[in-house]
Amino acid sequence: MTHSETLTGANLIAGEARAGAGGAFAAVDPATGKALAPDYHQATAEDIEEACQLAGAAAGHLAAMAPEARAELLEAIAAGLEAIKPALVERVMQETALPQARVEGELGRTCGQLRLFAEEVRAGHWQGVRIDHALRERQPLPRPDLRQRMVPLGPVAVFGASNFPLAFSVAGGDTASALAAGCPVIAKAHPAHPGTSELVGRAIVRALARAGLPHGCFALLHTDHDGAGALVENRHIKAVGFTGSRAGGLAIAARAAARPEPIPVYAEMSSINPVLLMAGALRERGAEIGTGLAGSTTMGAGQFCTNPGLVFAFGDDGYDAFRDAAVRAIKDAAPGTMLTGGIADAYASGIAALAEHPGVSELARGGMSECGQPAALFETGLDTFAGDKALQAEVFGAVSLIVRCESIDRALPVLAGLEGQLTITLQMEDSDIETVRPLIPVLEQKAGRLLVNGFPTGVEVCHAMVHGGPFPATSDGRTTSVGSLAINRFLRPVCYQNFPAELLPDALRDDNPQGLRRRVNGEY
Ligand SMILES: NC(=O)C1=CN([C@@H]2O[C@H](COP(=O)(O)OP(=O)(O)OC[C@H]3O[C@@H](n4cnc5c(N)ncnc54)[C@H](O)[C@@H]3O)[C@@H](O)[C@H]2O)C=CC1
Ligand SMILES: O=C(O)CCC(=O)C(=O)O
Repeated sequence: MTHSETLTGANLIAGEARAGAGGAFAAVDPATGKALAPDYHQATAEDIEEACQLAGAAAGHLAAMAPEARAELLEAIAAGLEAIKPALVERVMQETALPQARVEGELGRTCGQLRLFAEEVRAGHWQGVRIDHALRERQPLPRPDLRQRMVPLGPVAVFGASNFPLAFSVAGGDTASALAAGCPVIAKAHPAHPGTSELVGRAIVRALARAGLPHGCFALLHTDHDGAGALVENRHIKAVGFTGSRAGGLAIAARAAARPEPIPVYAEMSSINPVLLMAGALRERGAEIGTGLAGSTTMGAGQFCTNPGLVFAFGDDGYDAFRDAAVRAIKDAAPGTMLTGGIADAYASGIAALAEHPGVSELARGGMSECGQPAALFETGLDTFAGDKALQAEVFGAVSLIVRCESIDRALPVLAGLEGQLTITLQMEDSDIETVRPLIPVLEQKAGRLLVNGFPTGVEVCHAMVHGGPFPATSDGRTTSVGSLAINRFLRPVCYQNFPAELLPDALRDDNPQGLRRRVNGEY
């Protein structure tokens, strides 16, 4: 690492490194089990309060910034991350055991995401302008002049995810969309990658300083659960973005809901991403689907919330070819070094529970090593699956459970009883279209993204993406954490009634200086 990228182990508050007087901890290299220097010191209650107060004070400044300046800030953060690429990629690999190509790809995605939000801020559609001109002669009552636009919620607490140390962490999608909306961000670093978090956090601090923005626009905190709870409960925090476990997300949502002033929590938590193998697809492409499924299941040691953990197979014709191909690929899969010891232990107990389940058969297990977990494939029948809710629990890692189904009619109530999901995938041929048609209204109620003839891993960052879904996939299925629509999570509408022209925000002025597409008297 070059001198400027030497890690300090500090929190970032008020634009500077603050050593932190709380408990010490260190990152662990998952590939060796050895601690990585330096030690990190958790923020104290006073540190958290100071970061939140500064964020509260900076909120007005960020909200009032011209869209162009906010867009340039997002672009400067992306450029700042690219400028430290070698040191950043090296540290991510040490802290996560993720391979170089994946880390570099994730860095590209992170920077692309920041730039997408910069374009979004410039385009201005997020302001959602609606104008209803006054109808002064209307009978029996006149209508006043009414103008609506979206404004930022205020400071957002962002919890970085362990499985995406860049794209879902300190400068990830939640931070990009919150800053794009005009909200200061306090990032709670994931304890598995504090060094990565520090490097990224410092790049954000530098970009803010160059733009002459208040230090309170961003802070990075290392905290334990109590500190994280105090952050969520702080009166200056107005929303939370989270990616992680169901237990963690629910704990944070409960603390946010119990505040004197409850706030929204956008928590992405657990999903097993069902894949439906329709009869025509099994018959035509059984072996190909088996290999493809195993590739998606084992990618990145299965550490994706979009991992296909559950498969419903309809039809016998082609099933053996599907199963044999999947079994071969799973047996050949190299052991996966998981992100943390805790995640590896949770995976090991998850597959042990499946292996011991009396109604479940183990079809295949992949290679194992001292620090690498095996991929695994299991099979069960519809009645067993329907009779045991535990079989719907997310096992985070490279495992899939296949449920054999005799008929759509029998499976339909089981599909209707599934928990909410990020994705549901259909493997189908033209011959399956009429069978699939009545399923669509059921599947729409269950997931944020429905796919045909692909696999759910790999989320495109674009305008039409939905990375969300009904509980427990997320705590709020009305929105997405990936793609430009994510900005809406951190905005709320304000209506300006009978405002003098001199006081109207630019977006609402009659001369439309930002050139926005606006809904005026109901028409675009
Ligand atoms: N579905 C998904 O996208 C993901 C699921 N997971 C699941 O989570 C398990 C643990 O992985 P982690 O990434 O460590 O997730 P986690 O939910 O334990 O931690 C995520 C973040 O929330 C904080 N946190 C957790 N519980 C909290 C509480 N009660 N109060 C305040 N803060 C709290 C942690 O310190 C961390 O910063 C995995 O084994 C896996 O099952 C993990 C990553 C992604
Ligand atoms: O972006 C992806 O490919 C998967 C996202 C994911 O795994 C997550 O949100 O934790």
